[in-house]
Amino acid sequence: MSLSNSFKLKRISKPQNNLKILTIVMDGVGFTNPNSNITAELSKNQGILPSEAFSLGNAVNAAYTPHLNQLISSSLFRTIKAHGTSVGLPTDDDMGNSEVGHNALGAGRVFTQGAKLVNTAIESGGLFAGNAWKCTVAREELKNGSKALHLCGLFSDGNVHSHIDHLFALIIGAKKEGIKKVCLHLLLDGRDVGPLTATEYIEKLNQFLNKVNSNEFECLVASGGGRTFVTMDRYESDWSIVERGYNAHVLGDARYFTSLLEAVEVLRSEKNYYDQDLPPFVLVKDGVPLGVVEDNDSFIFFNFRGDRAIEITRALTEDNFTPFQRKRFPKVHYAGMMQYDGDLKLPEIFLVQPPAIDQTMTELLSSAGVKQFACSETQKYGHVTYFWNGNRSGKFDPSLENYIEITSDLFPFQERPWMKSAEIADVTIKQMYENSFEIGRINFANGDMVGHSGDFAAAVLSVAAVDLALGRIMKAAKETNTILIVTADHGNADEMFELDKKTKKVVKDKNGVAKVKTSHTLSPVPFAIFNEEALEKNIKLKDNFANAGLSNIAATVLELAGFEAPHFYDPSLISFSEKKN
Ligand SMILES: O=C(O)[C@H](O)COP(=O)(O)O
Ligand SMILES: [Mn+2]
Ligand SMILES: [Mn+2]
Repeated sequence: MSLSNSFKLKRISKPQNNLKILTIVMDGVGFTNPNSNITAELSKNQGILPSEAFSLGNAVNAAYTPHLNQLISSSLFRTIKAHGTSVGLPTDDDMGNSEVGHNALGAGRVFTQGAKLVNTAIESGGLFAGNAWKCTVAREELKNGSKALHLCGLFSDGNVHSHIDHLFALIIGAKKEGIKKVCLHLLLDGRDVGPLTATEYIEKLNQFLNKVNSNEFECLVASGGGRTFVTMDRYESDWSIVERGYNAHVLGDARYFTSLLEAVEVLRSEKNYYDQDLPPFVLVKDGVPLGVVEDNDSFIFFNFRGDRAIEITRALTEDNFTPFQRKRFPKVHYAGMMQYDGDLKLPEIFLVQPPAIDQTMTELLSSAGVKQFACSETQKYGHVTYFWNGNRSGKFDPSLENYIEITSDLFPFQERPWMKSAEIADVTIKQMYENSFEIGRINFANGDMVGHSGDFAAAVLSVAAVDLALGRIMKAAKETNTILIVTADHGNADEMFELDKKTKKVVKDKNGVAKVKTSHTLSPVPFAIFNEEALEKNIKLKDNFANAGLSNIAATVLELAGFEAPHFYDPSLISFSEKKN
């Protein structure tokens, strides 16, 4: 990708010998107020899994984490905000997520994010006035009923990848346009919302469809499946996920049902699955699929977030496509809710302009000739590259940016909660000893990926595995002149059960069983600086900075490395003073 060259980083102190700054993102490891009752109760139980700790559901506090505890007890520890408006989401009721978190970390300031941009485009009517809408929806073949419009995406109000209100707005817009047939291909969530909530959204949808459907306009559900098993793969972890979705949505090739509710209820009961894991299905009438995709149909993928939208977009638009065999490849008029990759221009046609994230830390460092390092396992690899660099998959200067991906397991992560934490630590420590970078960032996926499974015991192990890796990197930091910034992009493992908003007690069902939570949390995240002794100056955390968030980290990294932080970045979290001899 090209450098915009509009701003030049300035070094204000000469580079210290082999000084390195490494940011460690413990994905999904939120940190609740140590003075809250929950944590106080749990702290009595550190290192064990008594029923009380279990019943409170905080896998971060219940895990044995001596290294994280060491950081927490330092004067260079605080918590920072990672959710809601502090990361560009519509309201403070929106939990944080990897996209907005890593965007803020990499860009040093907050951009209004997809969720809000789509809301605005719908409210202003801009979405329905643009060229993308015209060439995808306002088409004669759709108006005369010879072709159909397909809407595919994540079916919930999680507001991480999509929102059901956006889907409803598109359907109403299509009806107003005078088109005749809309087919829905719905990916059940249970990951950004409660694990068994699909039926609530189905009820909402049915009420909505009862109102909008008429003799002139038909909107129906054609296919679907659980989002982790169907369509929404990311970073090319497992193309078979996308293939299953393609076969169901496009070809009508998956198990048949006669209604969405029947599909969900039967599939749930057969495997005891949460919604996110349900197999693909196709809805039929008299044994015939209701909405296969044909040449010249229109197809909108209505997720605004890109990571899990890119592969299905490629499958539906790429002529020379090799990841799996498409038995039939209809030529459709395709649009994304947004453009998902600014470097690849994917897709070419999109309904809402994505946030214009520019002058990221990587770009500024590359134009200043600084060597950088990024590493994670497949599941989060794009987080420290694509999201970090403002939703761009390329590099600014390949000779300066060393990106290493460790291939993730394909097992359910709750069965391997250590994931690739040891391998990420191995690679990172090697780079530290080789002084191969000046500024680096890595991501440990465990707290998040295992947190999403809803398995408390596995989540406790996942956080302990991250702590083990952290301890090894802390030791290497001491020996390699590396300063660590340890943080997280949002919470997840810190609340494995649903908590009552007022009492903060675990919500239980009528049998006294705690209600599992698979989604992210609203918790703040840890922020710690380790090995500040490597610096020639003293540092301390700024006082009176209650509202600090993830976007304040980039300026902190740059200042630690001896640069003047750009005036347009959010301020750093630290102040410097001379060392006394
Ligand atoms: O895509 C996912 O796995 C979840 O919707 C959000 O998790 P992430 O923001 O941590 O990737
Ligand atoms: Mn994350
Ligand atoms: Mn997550």
